[in-house]
Amino acid sequence: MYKRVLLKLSGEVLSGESQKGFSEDHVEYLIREIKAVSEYGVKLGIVIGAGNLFRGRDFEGLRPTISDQIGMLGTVINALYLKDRFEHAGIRTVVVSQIVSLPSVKLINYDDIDLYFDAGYVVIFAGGTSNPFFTTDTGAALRAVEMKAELLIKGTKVSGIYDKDPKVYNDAVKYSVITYDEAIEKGLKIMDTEAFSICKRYNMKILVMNFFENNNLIKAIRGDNVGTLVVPK
Ligand SMILES: Nc1ncnc2c1ncn2[C@@H]1O[C@H](COP(=O)(O)OP(=O)(O)O)[C@@H](O)[C@H]1O
Ligand SMILES: O=c1ccn([C@@H]2O[C@H](COP(=O)(O)OP(=O)(O)O)[C@@H](O)[C@H]2O)c(=O)[nH]1
Repeated sequence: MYKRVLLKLSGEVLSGESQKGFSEDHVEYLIREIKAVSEYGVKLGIVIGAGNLFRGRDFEGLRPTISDQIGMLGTVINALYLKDRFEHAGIRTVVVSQIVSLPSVKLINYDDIDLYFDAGYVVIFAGGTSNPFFTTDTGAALRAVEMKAELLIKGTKVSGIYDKDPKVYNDAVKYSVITYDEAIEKGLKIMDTEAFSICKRYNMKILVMNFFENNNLIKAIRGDNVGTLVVPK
């Protein structure tokens, strides 16, 4: 069983695929999955995307430096939304970020992260990498290394990493295990090359799995390969 895990969730986990905003059904499902693992005493960090609100590329005509900042702010909105929903469900939660100063957001401080985990808090890292031109997948790779996670789980809407995009090609074949080098060389678009590279450099194991399959998260944390594992060799 993994004891220290960073979970990356796309914003669409909150809205449903290709939808915007927040879907009550999806949010309730997410809360159930997170509650089950937090009751196991797992030290859980979460990086949330903002695809349900804003992606930089949604804003035609805006400079990416600006539209990406709007996207990053979207991750803060999602993080605060989740904090309150989690706490209503009895999951103690802290939101940390480097990009905003707000009363309910704490500045990331490495020393404090262990204190939050030891006190039983789920830690939501908001703001991606804090830089335009990146994505929350890369943010997740950085935060996973920073929090000394044993595993980075990418919870998404496909069941793992395939040889080509399974939403486009019916005959796509899923990998059970793949190395960082293979994922980068084959240009598999499930995560950015930057995210794979950071994980490779720091030996951060990745599991890509379907977040919408009941109990997948708890199974993953118990050590089951419920999707595709990305490993050094
Ligand atoms: N080789 C691949 N294996 C699996 N999924 C892939 C691959 N190439 C592209 N994809 C696509 O990557 C997407 C993963 O998206 P995700 O990062 O969760 O959300 P977003 O689309 O919001 O960035 C899936 O919807 C899938 O269709
Ligand atoms: O380090 C980061 C992370 C995110 N973003 C912006 O925030 C948006 C939302 O993040 P992402 O697309 O990764 O969300 P997801 O697809 O996971 O919901 C991106 O489109 C970017 O515009 C950014 O500029 N830098």
